Amino acid sequence: MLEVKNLMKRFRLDNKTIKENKKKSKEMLDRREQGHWFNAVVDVSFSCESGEVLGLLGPNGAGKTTSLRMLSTALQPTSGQIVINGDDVVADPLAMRKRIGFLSGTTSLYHRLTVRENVQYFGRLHGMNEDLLETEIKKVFDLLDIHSFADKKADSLSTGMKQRANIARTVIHQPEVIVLDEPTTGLDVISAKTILDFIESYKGSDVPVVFSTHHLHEVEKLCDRVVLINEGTTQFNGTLDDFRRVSGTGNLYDVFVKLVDEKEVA
Ligand SMILES: Nc1ncnc2c1ncn2[C@@H]1O[C@H](COP(=O)(O)OP(=O)(O)OP(=O)(O)O)[C@@H](O)[C@H]1O
Repeated sequence: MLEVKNLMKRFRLDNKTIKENKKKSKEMLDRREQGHWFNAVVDVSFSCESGEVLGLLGPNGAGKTTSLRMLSTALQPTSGQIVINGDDVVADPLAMRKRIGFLSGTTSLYHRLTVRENVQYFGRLHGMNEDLLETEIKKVFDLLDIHSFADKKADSLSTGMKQRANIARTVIHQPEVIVLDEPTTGLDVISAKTILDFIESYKGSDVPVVFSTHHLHEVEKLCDRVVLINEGTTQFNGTLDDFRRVSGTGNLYDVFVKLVDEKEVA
C-alpha cells in the first residue's frame, strides 16, 4: 500500500524570476508564489491500496510531476510523508528507491544497446539473478508486446516502441509500487492501448499503480481511484464512482471542469 500525507514542495525562485515577479500585480502572480519561494506542491494527500490503479489528474502546472518525483525519491519533499507497505520513503530514500518503479518524462534507454540488453542491464543493476531476470523479461515483454523488436537497437525504435521499452526497464525489478508520469503522452492509439492494458494487468495484484494523465478516457477505463490536484493541493481524492458523482452528468470532462473552476473562483 502507498500512503501520501500532506506532501509539500517549495522551490527557491531564481533571481530573474524574483525580479520579474516584483513588476507584476498581485492578480498576475500564481497564488503559490511567495517572495523568493514557489510552493509547487502545497498539500497533497492520498492513498492507493495494493492492486488498485490511481489516476492523478490536474491542469498544467498543478503539481503532478513534482508530486510523482517526490514519490519516487527523485525529489526530497519540503515536508510530508510517503509510506510504502509501512516503510517511510523520505526517511530512507536510497533503500526505498529500489522498491519503486518510476517512469518519468526523461526515462530513457542506452541507444546503442538493444531493448533486451537495456532491460537486462537495469535488472542486473537491481541485483536480479539471471534466471529470475529471464523469467521477468519474458513476462514483461509479453505484456508490453515487445518480442518483435526486443533485439533491435534502442535508437532505431519508434516513439511507441521506446516508451514500451522504457516501461519494461522501469518494472523489470518487480517493484512494490509503480509510478508512471504521463505514460501515454504523444503515443498512437495502439501503443497507448498496449500500455493501458499493461497497467490494467496489475489490477488485483499486490502492486499499487499511480499514473498521471490528461486523458480522461484512460481514467474512465482503468482507475479505481482518482486524485485531482489543482494549484498544488488535492482537490479531489476518492473512487472513480465518487468522482463521477461530482457533476450531475457523471461525465468526467464536466467533473474536471467543475472542480478546476471552483478553485479558480475560490
Ligand atoms: N525546479 C523548479 N523551480 C521552480 N518552479 C518549479 C520547479 N519545478 C517545477 N516548478 C513549477 O511547479 C509547478 C508544478 O509543476 P509540475 O511539473 O509538477 O506540474 P504538472 O502538474 O506536472 O504540469 P503538466 O501537466 O504541465 O506536466 C509549475 O508551475 C512549475 O513551473
